[in-house]
Amino acid sequence: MTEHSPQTSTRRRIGIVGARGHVGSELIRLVAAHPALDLAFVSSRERAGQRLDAHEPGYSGDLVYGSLGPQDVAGQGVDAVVLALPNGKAAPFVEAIDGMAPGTWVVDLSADYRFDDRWYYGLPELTRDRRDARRRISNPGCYATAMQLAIAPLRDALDGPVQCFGVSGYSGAGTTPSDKNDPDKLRDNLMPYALTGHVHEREVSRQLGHPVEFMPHVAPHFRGLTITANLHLRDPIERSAAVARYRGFYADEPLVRVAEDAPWVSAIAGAHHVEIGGFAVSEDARRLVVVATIDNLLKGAATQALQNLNLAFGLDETLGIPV
Ligand SMILES: NC(=O)C1=CN([C@@H]2O[C@H](COP(=O)(O)OP(=O)(O)OC[C@H]3O[C@@H](n4cnc5c(N)ncnc54)[C@H](OP(=O)(O)O)[C@@H]3O)[C@@H](O)[C@H]2O)C=CC1
Ligand SMILES: CC(=O)N[C@@H](CCC(=O)OP(=O)(O)O)C(=O)O
Repeated sequence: MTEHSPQTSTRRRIGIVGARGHVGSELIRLVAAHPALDLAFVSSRERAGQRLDAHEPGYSGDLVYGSLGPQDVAGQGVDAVVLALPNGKAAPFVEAIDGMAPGTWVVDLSADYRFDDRWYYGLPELTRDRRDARRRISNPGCYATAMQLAIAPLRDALDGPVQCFGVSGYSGAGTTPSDKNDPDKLRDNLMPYALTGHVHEREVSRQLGHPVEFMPHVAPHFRGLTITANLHLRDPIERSAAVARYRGFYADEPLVRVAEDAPWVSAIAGAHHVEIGGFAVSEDARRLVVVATIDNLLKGAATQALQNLNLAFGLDETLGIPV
């Protein structure tokens, strides 16, 4: 892509709220290196007044973090606002933007609008065909992205609920101190939590229109998560047919890779794609186990937000994403 190509000739201005957080930080790096996007503002209460380049080596401009409230954010005149705030904090920002700048695109990283049909649910590989005039984009959860991509190719062949065992690095728990991001409590440990009713269980079940039972855990590593999905099938399937089905389903998807072997979570940190593999078949061939790994901060959050921004602006979906 050259500097003067039609795609990049109109530069778009992006503001990020929650810019100190794990996801905000990843998105800053991606936007800073993007050929058609400019960072217009970054907001963090804790870092207000500090230069962005002091915290983000990938950024070389003069931006300084601000502490912007909802009205300030809505008044910035940007093309898109990305909300990278903890769950439950988006509404005042969305209300201010709806009132003052309704034409501004909003990408919300939290779970706050994932069950709201006024918002487009942006998991491009599965939902890009459902895009329409809505300028409100709800970015899927990290585990929820991996689970949906691991199940979707066999969605129509399922018999009964799917069980998913998940293990995440502790960056998934954000920066607000809790047991789930406490290195002492996590040392040599695997911490189960929300073993029924996790928001991503509801999110995936709703999106796939099929019950999914999800059992999450958090582990001592920083980033990357793995899902082991147990799929009960109506009809027997051969391993080679299962692999072929997944390969066909994702043949044109640069951010989904299908492999024969079960992927390891240690290999996905820093990568922008989801890796799906394993394909173990039971003796009666009516149970298939697949494993999916994803970097929770990238394809599980920031990379997916960038796919959604690219689509919103009519750019190539993977522009600015190293694939
Ligand atoms: N971590 C992950 O793997 C994933 C996270 N997500 C979602 O993305 C969002 C961000 O996650 P993550 O980066 O991990 O979170 P962090 O806890 O790392 O960062 C949250 C950011 O929001 C700011 N913030 C917190 N409360 C408020 C508030 N009331 N008003 C304004 N700013 C506030 C924080 O503080 P300050 O203002 O001081 O900078 C910080 O900048 C969450 O909704 C999370 O669920 C989605 C997928 C994966
Ligand atoms: C390890 C850990 O705690 N992970 C987070 C998931 C992060 C994420 O995707 O969260 P949202 O759905 O809130 O956006 C959790 O289970 O809540």
